[in-house]
Amino acid sequence: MANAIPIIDFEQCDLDVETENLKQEHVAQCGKEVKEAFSTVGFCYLKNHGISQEMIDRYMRLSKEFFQRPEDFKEKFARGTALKNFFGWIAFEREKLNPSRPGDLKETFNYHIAFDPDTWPSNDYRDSSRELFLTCIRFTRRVLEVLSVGLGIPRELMTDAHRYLGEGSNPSSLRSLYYPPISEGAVLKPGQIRLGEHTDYGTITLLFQDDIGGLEVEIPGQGFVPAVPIPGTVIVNIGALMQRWTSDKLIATNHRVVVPEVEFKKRSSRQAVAFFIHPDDEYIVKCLDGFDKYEPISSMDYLRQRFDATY
Ligand SMILES: O=C(O)CCC(=O)C(=O)O
Ligand SMILES: [Fe+2]
Repeated sequence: MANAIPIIDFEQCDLDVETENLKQEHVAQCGKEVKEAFSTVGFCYLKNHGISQEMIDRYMRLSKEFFQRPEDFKEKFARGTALKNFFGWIAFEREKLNPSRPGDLKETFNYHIAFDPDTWPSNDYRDSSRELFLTCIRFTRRVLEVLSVGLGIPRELMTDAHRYLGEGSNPSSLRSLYYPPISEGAVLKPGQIRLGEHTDYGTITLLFQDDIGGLEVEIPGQGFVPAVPIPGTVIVNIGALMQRWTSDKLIATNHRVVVPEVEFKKRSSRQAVAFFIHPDDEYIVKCLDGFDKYEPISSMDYLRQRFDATY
């Protein structure tokens, strides 16, 4: 089926348009389209977003250089397991996003600009991580503003809840994902896939993927459908806390990454970059419609609950 996941043209609201120059009618139009996508599918592609493709490509290239280093080098950058541990490497098969499956066939590298260490795998990787993180923050603000208008709530409500993006009191962070090639003789464990089924925890996620494919999204009534790579787009999806905030009006859809059937894709590595967005730690997420279908909860407590259930 063609385009089960909507592709929305964001040009009139892209990053090159300064906030003060945004036209109300354009924000309203983009807002309407993203709200529709997020309430039916929970995912959309945004094209003409204004984030430099070169910046994304450079970050992916430098990430890949790291992932291809020997284990003992990567081990020096291993991430701790505490809740507020935002920096570093997580090894192959270490995480299972769906706990009923074997370990995911992936490695990741995580980053938060407020917890920037002295030692990096390379200075270029550091600079590129910083640059992309800051750009993702700007784009996040734009998406939240447009979405607020789409939802018919005050335009600043959601950006105010994410006021401290990039500071220590907001846990939004960047993750580089690397899915190594699956070699011909490799024996996978039963049920093992590149990334198990899950919903994201936070409010929204920005996702950039390379051209290999394998991401699938579980659309209500349609089962898992491929989110095929579309060059020049960013995928935006709803997380569980946004679903709660909107009393289930916007939906956090299950998604996963499967092993491609096409031989050469299986033998290729795959890369993706996710920017996971959460409100500020102390922000109280209370159902926007005022009916308290779910109890108010702070962003931090919600994250802690989900974290404890996973680790
Ligand atoms: O690799 C991908 O395309 C998806 C990554 C993802 O869903 C996640 O890290 O939460
Ligand atoms: Fe995800």
